[in-house]
Amino acid sequence: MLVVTVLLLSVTVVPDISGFVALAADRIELADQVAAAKWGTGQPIDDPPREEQVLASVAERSVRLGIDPASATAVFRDQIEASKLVQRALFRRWHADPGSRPTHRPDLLTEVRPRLDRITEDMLEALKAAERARALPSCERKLTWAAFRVSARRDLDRPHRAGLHRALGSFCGAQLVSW
Ligand SMILES: C=C(O[C@@H]1C=C(C(=O)O)C=C[C@H]1O)C(=O)O
Repeated sequence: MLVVTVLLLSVTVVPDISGFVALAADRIELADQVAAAKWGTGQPIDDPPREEQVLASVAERSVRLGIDPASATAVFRDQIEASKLVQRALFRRWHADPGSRPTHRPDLLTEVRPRLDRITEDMLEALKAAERARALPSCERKLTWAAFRVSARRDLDRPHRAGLHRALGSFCGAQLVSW
């Protein structure tokens, strides 16, 4: 019975929603590299000018893609807050446990942010593909299930699950049920 239920739920996950969730998880996992790039440099986790740049580019690309810029901007504000949530959690962990600190410092400007920018482009395409699914009453249920599946498949730990949860907050235009 459980197997049948799981199979039925899997086929009802709209690929557009799970595609977006997978990209949100990629962005959440990339927060580790962002944090490693900043750790020990004195560079703060919050970078408001960069955030404005990301959001301005999202608004501009949304118009070109024909999706609502206000809604896309809200979704990306979530991505930014989620990334900072994970970075702060990692900094706390690294302060408390020196053995867990990163051994390599990637370059934020030339390595990490270009990867974030590529994910942003893919996420906007995924948002466009998910436009109809986002407006349906089933959106939250499917989103919750997709998030649960990607968290399990990637074995995300608590801070990353919390980050993913934060990242999906306004995807359906309503509060996401906790999982
Ligand atoms: C990811 C970064 O950290 C924060 C989060 C940002 C984001 O998610 O796009 C942008 C700027 C920072 O406030 C970064 O500095 O690039």
